[in-house]
Amino acid sequence: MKIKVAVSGALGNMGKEVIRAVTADADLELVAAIDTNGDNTSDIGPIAHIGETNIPVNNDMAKTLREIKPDVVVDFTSPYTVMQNVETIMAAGVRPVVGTTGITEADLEKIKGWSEKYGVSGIIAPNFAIGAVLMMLFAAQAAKYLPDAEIIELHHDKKVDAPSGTAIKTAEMILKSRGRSGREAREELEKVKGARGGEMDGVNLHSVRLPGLVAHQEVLFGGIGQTLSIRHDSIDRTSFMPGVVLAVKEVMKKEEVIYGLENILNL
Ligand SMILES: NC(=O)C1=CN([C@@H]2O[C@H](COP(=O)(O)OP(=O)(O)OC[C@H]3O[C@@H](n4cnc5c(N)ncnc54)[C@H](OP(=O)(O)O)[C@@H]3O)[C@@H](O)[C@H]2O)C=CC1
Ligand SMILES: O=C(O)C1=N[C@H](C(=O)O)C[C@H](O)C1
Repeated sequence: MKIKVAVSGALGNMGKEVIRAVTADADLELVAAIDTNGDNTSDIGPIAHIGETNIPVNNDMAKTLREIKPDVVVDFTSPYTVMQNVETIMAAGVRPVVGTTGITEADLEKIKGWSEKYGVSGIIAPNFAIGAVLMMLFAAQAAKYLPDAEIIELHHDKKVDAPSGTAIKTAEMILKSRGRSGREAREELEKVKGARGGEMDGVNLHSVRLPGLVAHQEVLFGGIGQTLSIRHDSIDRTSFMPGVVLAVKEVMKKEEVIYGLENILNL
């Protein structure tokens, strides 16, 4: 039996890529495409450049889930609406695989509550690229020995949220592993507001937005007489697809909510 997959945010950059990845995988079956800009008629196939599928882009998620009953919904939509989507998906008894950013630790607790209430599992990952997951793990390891770190993330100019979900998760992982809090208090003269970026307990975060970029991040560590840079570049959105496909397959075997791709990889 193939896993029946619906894609939410189907008309977006990631949604179209997921449509292609799902239809290309022998174990998965694309059963629905959902997007707020859907007209309930146009076939997603030609839009995603895969020929006819006879699957329209629907704009009402709850109705689509009631009628189609997928096993999994992959959501790449908007940080503004992701929590509403996750509740709708779980309330319909469907498993969410969520790449959309903006999910906080408090949100995660809410999602775990819905998971128990509705009896469905879910996977949430701020970054589905294996290289980015390794960058975060290496950064957490380095922070044990080099606790002074700053993060520079660089993305395409259409990205709405800053810092990126990946940067926030990297900072959280660094903070957890470095074994001391804050930074030595020191007065700084910031001559242009924001020049030192945002800050999470002494880890500064800097966001660059430019056309031509896809998704990139550098984690910089400083020690006595030395620096260490750990960098990852997604040069194409196909970089996220093996992780998304793996999550769709793994969520079917789970009973709980999993946060982070590293928790389903055999590392
Ligand atoms: N975890 C990961 O590995 C990755 C995560 N992302 C994240 O995924 C998200 C989407 O990125 P991207 O594809 O570039 O964004 P896009 O803006 O290209 O696509 C999002 C699509 O979802 C639509 N949409 C917005 N709200 C809803 C909703 N409530 N229900 C259904 N559809 C909706 C948007 O419509 P409209 O334009 O009208 O808003 C748009 O068509 C972002 O949060 C991004 O950070 C991106 C890449 C990798
Ligand atoms: O918006 C994007 O493009 C991306 N968003 C995610 C994030 O905010 O970390 C993942 C990746 O960086 C691409």
